Amino acid sequence: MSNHLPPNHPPVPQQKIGVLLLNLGTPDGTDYWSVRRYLKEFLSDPRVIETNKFLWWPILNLVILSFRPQKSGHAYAQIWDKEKNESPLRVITREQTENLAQRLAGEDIMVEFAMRYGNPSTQSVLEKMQKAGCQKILLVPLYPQYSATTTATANDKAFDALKTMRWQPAVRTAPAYFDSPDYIRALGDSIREGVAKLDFEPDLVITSYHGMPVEYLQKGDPYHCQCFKTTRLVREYLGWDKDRLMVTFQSRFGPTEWLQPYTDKTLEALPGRGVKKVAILAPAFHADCIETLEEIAMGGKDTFMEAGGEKFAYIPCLNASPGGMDFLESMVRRELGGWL
Ligand SMILES: C=CC1=C(C)c2cc3[nH]c(cc4nc(cc5[nH]c(cc1n2)c(C)c5CCC(=O)O)C(CCC(=O)O)=C4C)c(C)c3C=C
Ligand SMILES: [Fe+2]
Ligand SMILES: [Fe+2]
Repeated sequence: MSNHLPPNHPPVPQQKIGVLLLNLGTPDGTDYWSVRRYLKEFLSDPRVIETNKFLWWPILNLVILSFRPQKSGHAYAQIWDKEKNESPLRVITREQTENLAQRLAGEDIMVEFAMRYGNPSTQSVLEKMQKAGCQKILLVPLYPQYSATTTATANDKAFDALKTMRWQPAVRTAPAYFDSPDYIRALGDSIREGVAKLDFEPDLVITSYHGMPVEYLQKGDPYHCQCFKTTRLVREYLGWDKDRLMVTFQSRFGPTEWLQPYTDKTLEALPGRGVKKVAILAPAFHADCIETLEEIAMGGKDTFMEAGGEKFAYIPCLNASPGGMDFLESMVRRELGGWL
């Protein structure tokens, strides 16, 4: 194309396909201002907090942002990757991106990641990809179960960026993969291997999903049903009895009712019912983060042991494990069908 360009013609990059992995986001540091900046952006998103904005503004700015950044900053400090000086969520999302890029090398595909809140921002990465010649981009929200609070807002943010572009790439969005057989296989294998590595036989394995207000389910968010379906399919894949795998919901925020049963209340009650050895995993997360490493692996363990539990183990998310990456590669190749 370039040998026909008239003088002063802007450069035209070589055409490529782009794959953009989208995750939630995380603070840049554990200090008050870094966490505050992140929480402010996150909790100002009307897809996440549906409370009337005039009521929510003083609650967020005068109450939550005065206290929560310090509390959350302390929690982030306990799980921070000190070597890379970065939050685990970003370290792992980058590893997934680099691993996927290697797997797709030779196909002229640019693989990047971006965050809905914080850095690298969705706008900046999409601009970089567009300038590099990506005229077809697959958006991959890294949430197995669809929710308006995660998947939809990640896509919204990407569409906001596209609105600002003169030469807008064609985009596709990858669907949620809660019931995809290759995802169920990767998750089931990670549970089987995670349990086999333990020095005890768990009485119960808990699949603890991130919670959300019950009101969002009542308004039509399919997340609740998709969580239950993931657990049912994985139990069928493993060939386990119904009472060996349980669903709970974690990370409750604010005073309203959230999806139940709550993970913390369940962990508190189980030893009293004779369930003293548990393994737990968090299938709503494709990468480990504060909600899994601090809230469940640390806080959940304390809750369970203090209530009389004897053995507790946390099984990590798929992260950049070979099984997790095999799934991600096959899903991306499938969603790129017709473009490659
Ligand atoms: C306030 C309401 C929240 C809803 C609804 C919600 C849904 C939701 N979130 C995830 C995944 C993640 N959440 C993470 C952190 C996090 N979540 C909330 C609140 C809601 N989430 C807060 C306030 C925070 C910040 C941490 C804190 O202060 O406690 C993260 C981890 C980010 C990290 O930096 O490690 C993820 C991932 C899902 C899947 C979900 C949907 C149902
Ligand atoms: Fe969350
Ligand atoms: Fe449901």
